[in-house]
Amino acid sequence: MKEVLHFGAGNIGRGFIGALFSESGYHVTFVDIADEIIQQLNEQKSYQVKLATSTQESTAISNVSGLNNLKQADEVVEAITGAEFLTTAIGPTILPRIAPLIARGLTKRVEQSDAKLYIIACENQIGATDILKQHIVEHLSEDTKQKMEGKIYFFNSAVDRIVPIQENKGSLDVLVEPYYEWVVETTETLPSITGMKIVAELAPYIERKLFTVNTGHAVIAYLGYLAGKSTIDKTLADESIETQVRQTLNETGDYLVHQYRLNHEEHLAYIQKIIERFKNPYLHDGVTRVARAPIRKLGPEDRLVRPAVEAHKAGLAYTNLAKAIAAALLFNFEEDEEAIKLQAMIQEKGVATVLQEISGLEENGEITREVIKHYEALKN
Ligand SMILES: NC(=O)C1=CN([C@@H]2O[C@H](COP(=O)(O)OP(=O)(O)OC[C@H]3O[C@@H](n4cnc5c(N)ncnc54)[C@H](O)[C@@H]3O)[C@@H](O)[C@H]2O)C=CC1
Ligand SMILES: O=P(O)(O)OC[C@H]1O[C@](O)(CO)[C@@H](O)[C@@H]1O
Repeated sequence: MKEVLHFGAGNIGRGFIGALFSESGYHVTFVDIADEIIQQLNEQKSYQVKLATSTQESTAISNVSGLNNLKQADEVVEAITGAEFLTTAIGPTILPRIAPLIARGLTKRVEQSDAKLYIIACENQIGATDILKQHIVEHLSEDTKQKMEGKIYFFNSAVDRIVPIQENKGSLDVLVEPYYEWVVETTETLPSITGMKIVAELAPYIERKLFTVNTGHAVIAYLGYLAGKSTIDKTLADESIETQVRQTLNETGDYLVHQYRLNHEEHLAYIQKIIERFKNPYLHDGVTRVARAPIRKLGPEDRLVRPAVEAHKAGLAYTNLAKAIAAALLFNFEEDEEAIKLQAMIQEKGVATVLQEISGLEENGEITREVIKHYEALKN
């Protein structure tokens, strides 16, 4: 049986990418540091993916097992030598931590096999696989790098499926929204994987997704948090917030239409479809999950700052994006490490310096001034 090694047995790992490979006839070995999940995968060898609908249709996902990369590094290396795909869904900031082990696996693999291995990071981050590759390459000899030519491939991808934090502690089953899209950038001919869409140029896909799904979600989450709401659907029930989301997505939409020559009407229909997905009442998707890691989300290439910068450069409106950035700066959820760090930074240095440090925005630039205007208004 063909093998895929997937790093991150969490929501997207089990509920999306691992499930698609299993449905495509692969054995999926999940790699994770969460011992309980790994043990359960090895005992049960299957789990259910349930759709967030009124009837909760479910699919059994079988041919799965697990390895703990902290305790079973040698087994992970061995598994890399025999896999056809290596995928990740662990969070962009974790990629450097798994790179040394993947490098060990690749070093061994190219000595004993000419078979092709496709590596795809499935994270909410532009160029996530390129980032992973850079970290892996730091741990490779020149000889291994040469031997990888024509055998080891790295493809960027965009992943879109809302998988909330699961409310079934102790179970491997995963509740997911029915919709999904997985787009992989390559001109190679790949083995056929259910649900994997191949494109020659990913930029329009990942930017359209990141600056619509993730920007919209972030606006709801940060405004919802400030309004004391618990979930995304409950926040969107507030008409003023729904209006704010639409206005923000019109700004990112104007940039996307301008940049990628998208059809304006079709893009408006895409925005509408995304907003309907956010309203799913069966997901119970918490605002603090979607708002998580605000420093990452305020990064220069991420869902709020990049579209604002690009809109500014193109002479387009960005005031609603500036408001979303301001709301993110006010996310002071005490169970989120990055939120705590962000608040401490703001207290110590002030908003303008923080925006320069984490978002790459000029301290006295127009965008920063616009953000500060909204920040002061929201704070009061
Ligand atoms: N949940 C969602 O709806 C979506 C998430 N994404 C992206 O997918 C990625 C994963 O997100 P989720 O599945 O929601 O997160 P998650 O927290 O459910 O899963 C992450 C998994 O990675 C594991 N992990 C952490 N550090 C590790 C390490 N050093 N080695 C091995 N495993 C490690 C964790 O134990 C956890 O099981 C993120 O980049 C996220 O932005 C993308 C689209 C949708
Ligand atoms: O997973 P991240 O990057 O922390 O952000 C949460 C976002 O990602 C998703 O999990 C899926 O795209 C969305 O639910 C949300 O927009």
